[in-house]
Amino acid sequence: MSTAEKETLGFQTEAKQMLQLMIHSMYSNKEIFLRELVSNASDAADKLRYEALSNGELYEDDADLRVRVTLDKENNTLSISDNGIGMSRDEVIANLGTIARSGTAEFLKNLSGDGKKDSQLIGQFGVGFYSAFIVAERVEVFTRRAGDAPSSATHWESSGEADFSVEDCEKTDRGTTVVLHLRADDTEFADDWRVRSIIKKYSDHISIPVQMLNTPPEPKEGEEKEEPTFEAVNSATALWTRPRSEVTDDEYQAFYKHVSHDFSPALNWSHNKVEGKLEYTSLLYLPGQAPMDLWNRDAARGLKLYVQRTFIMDDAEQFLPLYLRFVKGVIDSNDLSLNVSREILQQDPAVDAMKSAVTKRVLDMLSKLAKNDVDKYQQFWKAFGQVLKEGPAEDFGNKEKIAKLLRFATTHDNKAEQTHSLEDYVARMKEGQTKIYYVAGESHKTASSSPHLEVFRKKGIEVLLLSERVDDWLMNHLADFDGKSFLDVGRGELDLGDLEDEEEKKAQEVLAEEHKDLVERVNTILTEKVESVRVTSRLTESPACLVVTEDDMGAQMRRMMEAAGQALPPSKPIFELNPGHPLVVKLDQESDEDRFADLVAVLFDQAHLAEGAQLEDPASYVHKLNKLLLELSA
Ligand SMILES: Nc1ncnc2c1ncn2[C@@H]1O[C@H](COP(=O)(O)OP(=O)(O)OP(=O)(O)O)[C@@H](O)[C@H]1O
Repeated sequence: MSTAEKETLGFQTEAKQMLQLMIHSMYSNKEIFLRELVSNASDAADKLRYEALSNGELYEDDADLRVRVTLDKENNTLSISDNGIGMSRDEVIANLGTIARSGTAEFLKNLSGDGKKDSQLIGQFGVGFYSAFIVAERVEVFTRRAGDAPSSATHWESSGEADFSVEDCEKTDRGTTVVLHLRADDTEFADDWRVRSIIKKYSDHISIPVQMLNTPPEPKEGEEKEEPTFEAVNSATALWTRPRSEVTDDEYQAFYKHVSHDFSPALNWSHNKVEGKLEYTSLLYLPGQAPMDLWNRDAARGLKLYVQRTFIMDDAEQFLPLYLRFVKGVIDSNDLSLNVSREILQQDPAVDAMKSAVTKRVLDMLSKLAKNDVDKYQQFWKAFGQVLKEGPAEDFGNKEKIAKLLRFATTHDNKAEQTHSLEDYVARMKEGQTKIYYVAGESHKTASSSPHLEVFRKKGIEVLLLSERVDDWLMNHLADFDGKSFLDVGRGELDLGDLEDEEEKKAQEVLAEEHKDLVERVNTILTEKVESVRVTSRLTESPACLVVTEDDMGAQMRRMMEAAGQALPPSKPIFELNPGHPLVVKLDQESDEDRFADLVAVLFDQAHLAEGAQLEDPASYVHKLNKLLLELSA
């Protein structure tokens, strides 16, 4: 088949779903289609400028890049034309027939069918080209790739249902024109005043002119009528090159939407021009919500890189550490070469210097937000806290700074929300307390009901409640804060330092001595399964608990590694008994060795259950427990 023939192709399933969704959930915010299409046109101009660095002929004697919006009230159309890079026929099919973004299927699964909620979600995903169908019943695209012959342009057309058509066409000027045939309800978008105000609102920051035809004054008598000419509607200076004091919050937010494709507003931003040894401008944004693909390590991240205002690449990840991958924005360098590639970026020491400066800026921005706007910071923490927790392991140099930004759930209020800073914790420490205590569990519920907390509750000592997978990892790398080391209360000997007085220590020794025989008997039964057995003062309500030995990895870390398919040698815990508990007293008095063994096995299994662990042999536990219950009632 010759490509000149018209072909009709079906949209990829995901694209079809996205189109339907767009049409049915964006009715309350229709005007954003213009922002999306102007944004694409401006990206196309950026790409041309970049490719033309190595091939000036691509300009075809037309180097004044611009976007033109024209209206035709009679035919009810709105057209957006750019003289950017354009698309070949294959590119048209790939770009305007499918959605190649990672996480698309995942995204579509999350939809509820409730228009309002779904429109929020689409916003998070990025609406893009298909938003044209919010206001258009039919869309045509005429496009020619820069450098291709005028005869090999492409005409794409669709009514946004199941399919689209493509055919070859003639196009003298390079670039893309998108023609929207407006729906009967949406004729307002053929109105000059309305469209101008939308461009001002959303696209003022676009760095190339967005032009519309002006209306020449009525000719005086005897004068000829002037022809309308194109004039810029936006201010057409790259926003980040303007002084901070001259950019309004609305303009910053509009630009954020352009760089991030996020629908909801940014939480905060930091805009800096750096002069001196290195010269660059950075504009960094904190998003208000996590993107769909935050946990996909291959997902796009990084900043938009410009060199002397020429667009170089999207997603330049070399300027940010991984734990700040949520940051969006722009970096414009005066020092890098226009020919810079990803490979060169990886080796350039100037890039490292910029990376550490940008990292510092982001951490400062977060500190300020935490101090000045607790609610917003909490919103940030909810969305990105788990990512920031990777920081101390990745960026040792900024460990202190990151530690101050962390938020935890604690026994102070037992709430699951992570709202307490380490500084808060330290301020509330008891006299004589030198450690920061924490307990880790599979969930907040398991952590907060851990038997290890009993003595701490009794003494009124606060403990951090950790329940996220990354927490063990975090604690291993944090080591200390403000000169106080972290201590896992489920590991090793109970160490209360000066929080325990001499009398208590003595009483503890006496107890150990008194229960030597019991400990020995229990040890004989569990010898294969435990490292050791001992009596403890850390329990007040539970009869027994498990403790990880000093050099073993935590239970959470173990579960994480096992989930990742790592084979680990079995770990043997220490089994601790509460000598004051009636069950343990009873155990001590038990002379029937079989029943003694059953009771020990039940206590041992219960200690596992209290940690949220799975039993190796649940049936045996149930069997033994039932037997004991029957004996009790006999
Ligand atoms: N005016 C244009 N000129 C050249 N290529 C374009 C133009 N408009 C769209 N494209 C191409 O089509 C692709 C898809 O556009 P679309 O707007 O749907 O997604 P996007 O811009 O990649 O991301 P987002 O959905 O977040 O806006 C673009 O990546 C680009 O390659």
